[in-house]
Amino acid sequence: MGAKKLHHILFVINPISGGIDKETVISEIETFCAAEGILLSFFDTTGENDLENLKEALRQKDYNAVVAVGGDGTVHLVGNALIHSETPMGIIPMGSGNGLSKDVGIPQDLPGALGVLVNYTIRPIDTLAVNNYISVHITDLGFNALVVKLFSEASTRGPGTYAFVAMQQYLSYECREYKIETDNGTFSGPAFMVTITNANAFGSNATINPTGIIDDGKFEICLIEPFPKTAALGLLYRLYHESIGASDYTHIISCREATIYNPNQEVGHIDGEPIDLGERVIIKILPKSLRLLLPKQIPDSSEND
Ligand SMILES: Nc1ncnc2c1ncn2[C@@H]1O[C@H](COP(=O)(O)OP(=O)(O)OP(=O)(O)O)[C@@H](O)[C@H]1O
Repeated sequence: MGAKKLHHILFVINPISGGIDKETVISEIETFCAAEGILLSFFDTTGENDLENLKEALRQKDYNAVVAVGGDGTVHLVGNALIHSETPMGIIPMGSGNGLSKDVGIPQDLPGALGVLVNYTIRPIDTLAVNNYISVHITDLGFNALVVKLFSEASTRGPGTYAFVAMQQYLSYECREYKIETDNGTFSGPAFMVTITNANAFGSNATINPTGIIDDGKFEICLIEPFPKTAALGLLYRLYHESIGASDYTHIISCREATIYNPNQEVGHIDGEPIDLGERVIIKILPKSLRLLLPKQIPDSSEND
């Protein structure tokens, strides 16, 4: 049986994401929707009060789907607006990294991503409550979060800038102390980075959580412990060959809830947005709390409308 038609879609456009001009993208979306007989509306992000404004727009009108046209920050915004609702989220990847869309198999090209809107399956995924925030993909404390923060303040974007900032910080980075309590184990000691996710990989394709399943009711805390400089290349190799879990310097805890004590108030990020998470970070899984529009051929436990 075919998927039920999405009659009216709201496209949330981030005009600056990925450094991509959205004019052509918008006109391709318009052409596609006209050809498919889909009514469309747009919501442009401004970078100010976007979540409140988007929630208000969703209160004003019912849409069959809301599609994030941007990077992970835009996906985070739309995901937060739709959490626990019946309305599914689509993604047209237009950021620098596009982590969640890659993790769930959404085509990275515009025609492919648009095609999902007419040939879809709906898969409810787990998300995470992190203190007062919702994380739809990856939250970090430590080295990577520091790089994300400095990258967000840099005057240029793109993978080159990210790599440059990472290399600069790596040479002087001092691991911080953490204490972690979960329903499935504890950890205490220094760590280079602490990644909290139920997905698999960063937008850079570095697989930090190779065995994570996005809808199994659990999330993972992936720790990279202090390592000698001579081990750095090996760790990098493992990140890009889905074998980080086998490293002597990693520790992965799979759990449903956790408290991370972060006495140095090391910087964090949620879905690529730098954030101060304070000295105590409380994390809980929110099972099947966000419905995603995915390409129909992916075999999973999904449902068709
Ligand atoms: N009109 C705007 N002007 C300036 N900043 C904006 C505007 N709209 C959204 N933003 C900011 O854009 C950021 C989100 O960008 P997004 O993550 O989608 O793209 P990206 O950073 O290029 O991609 P990725 O996260 O995949 O690397 C948020 O910090 C948000 O506040």
